[in-house]
Amino acid sequence: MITVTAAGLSAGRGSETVVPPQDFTVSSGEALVVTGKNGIGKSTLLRTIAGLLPAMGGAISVDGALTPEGEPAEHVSEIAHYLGHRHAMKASVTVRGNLAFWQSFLGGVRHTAEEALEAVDLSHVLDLPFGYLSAGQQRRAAMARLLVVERPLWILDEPTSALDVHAQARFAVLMTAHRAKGGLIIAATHHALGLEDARSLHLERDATPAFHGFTEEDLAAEEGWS
Ligand SMILES: Nc1ncnc2c1ncn2[C@@H]1O[C@H](COP(=O)(O)OP(=O)(O)OP(=O)(O)O)[C@@H](O)[C@H]1O
Repeated sequence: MITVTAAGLSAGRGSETVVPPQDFTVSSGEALVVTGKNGIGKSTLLRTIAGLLPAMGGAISVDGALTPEGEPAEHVSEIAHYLGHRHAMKASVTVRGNLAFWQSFLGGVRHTAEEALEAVDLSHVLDLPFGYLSAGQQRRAAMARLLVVERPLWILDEPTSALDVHAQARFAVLMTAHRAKGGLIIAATHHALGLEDARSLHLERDATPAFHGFTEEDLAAEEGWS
């Protein structure tokens, strides 16, 4: 059982604290959905969880996970995929070449680029430069990054932006399968992601943070998901 724990974790930019102290845990098979208005600090918090920004206070820790080298993981960054607003793929390099880079950079258990692109319904673009893809195709190719290397924690910042309804549903299936294998998901979103039984962390300005605020079901009702 892997558990990621935030204890009084606050996040910010430069010297300014944007997100006040947060406490939450996410364990194997669970998902945490971070919601809140534009500019409230969802991306800032996710980048801090991923280790891309220093915490302004408190700590984020991981228990029960192994690094790709088989050592006990001490940092979230050792066990996580981070999918941010930017795709982290080079425009002039083929999709296959980009995925090969991430396989060698991250290491660990790998799967073929062909299998990963099939899973996101994008097999036909494998040998095209990433920059030739449409916005939605680029997003799906970036999602294939989650599949070419196994990492237990997926940190996802608005993962379904630019995706059509079919691709959103397909990604929901991939997230469900990841959780069923014991994976963990922390996602920021303005839209329902199709995550069942997800817990919610709703960020608010100048207020006590409301863990278990909106649920995925509330978002689904707004969006017409069924
Ligand atoms: N690179 C940066 N440097 C300085 N400040 C930043 C940077 N990126 C974001 N901020 C500031 O941090 C605050 C939180 O931004 P953040 O992107 O985390 O919000 P968000 O909740 O993810 O917003 P959205 O829903 O619009 O994506 C904002 O006030 C923003 O101006």
